[in-house]
Amino acid sequence: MTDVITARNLSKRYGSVDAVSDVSFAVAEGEAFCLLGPNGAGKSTTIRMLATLTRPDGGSASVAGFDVRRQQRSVRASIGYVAQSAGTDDYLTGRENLLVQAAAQRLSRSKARPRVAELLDLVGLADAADRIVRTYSGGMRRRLEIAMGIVHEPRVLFLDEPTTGLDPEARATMWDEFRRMRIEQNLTVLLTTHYLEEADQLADRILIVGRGRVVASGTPESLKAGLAGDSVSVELTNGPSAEAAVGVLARIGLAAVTRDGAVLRAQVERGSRALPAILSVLEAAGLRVESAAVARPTLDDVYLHHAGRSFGEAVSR
Ligand SMILES: Nc1ncnc2c1ncn2[C@@H]1O[C@H](COP(=O)(O)OP(=O)(O)OP(=O)(O)O)[C@@H](O)[C@H]1O
Repeated sequence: MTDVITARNLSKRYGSVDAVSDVSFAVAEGEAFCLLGPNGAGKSTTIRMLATLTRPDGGSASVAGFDVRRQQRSVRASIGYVAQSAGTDDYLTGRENLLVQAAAQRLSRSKARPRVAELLDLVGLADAADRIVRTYSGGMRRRLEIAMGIVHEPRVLFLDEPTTGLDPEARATMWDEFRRMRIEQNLTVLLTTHYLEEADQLADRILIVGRGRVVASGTPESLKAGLAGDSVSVELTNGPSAEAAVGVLARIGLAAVTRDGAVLRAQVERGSRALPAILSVLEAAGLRVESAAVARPTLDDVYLHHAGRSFGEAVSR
């Protein structure tokens, strides 16, 4: 399979901040590839370098066979780029916004009308097509922005945090539209997100980034399978006692215990076997447990394992 996007040792520095350091990856034709990481991880900077909007300080990259430094115009003609806050005209209808975008992309009028109708259908906005955008919900706006990004039938679509700020229902609708769009438009997609669930749902492969560097990469399944055993979490009735609990658990051989407020988490070989022992040792130490759970590892555990802190901690940093 041909690679449509390649990045080799991409780097970008802002003052003393290494926004992106030595990031390398390749995305195959038709793949949905996700850059997953907390705020400030370097996701937007990476996508902006690939979209020719920011010049790399080091490394190289190509998109659709064109070099992002030397063939910017050809790269731009091959991509759709939907930024975190892409622009729609609030006082035009959805259809009019798309027609304006089609004109900007130099589509002839005879091609623009049917293409716009097709896109409105594709992103589930056919019924709202002739309402002004000011009356749209956040999710409808975002879907319109995505339709605007692909009006010229690009080979590659860059989506920077497509569902940030949307409520869970709108996010789920967006995921459905996204899947349909990929299949119908045969797109290669590079998306960024800080939602673990979104990466899990949408991506064929994931690159986990933190502080500008690659933390781990693989399919969602392989990343999770890379962590043997189960994830056990225990919530204590009061937060400060969690610190003491880490020491207590060390005594029964649980070394890599992490703490997030009153919640402790650990990777164990068999959750069902480890949990009773964990509960009894905590009880013996006078620490009261509010709730406990055993689960298969999630992408959060993958992040924790590789980055040494929980995704939640990193996002709210
Ligand atoms: N134009 C800029 N000038 C100075 N620093 C910048 C600039 N753009 C990004 N940075 C810094 O580079 C780092 C990476 O930022 P970037 O926006 O790429 O991260 P991100 O993973 O996309 O985060 P978010 O999810 O918040 O958008 C951050 O520390 C940020 O403050």
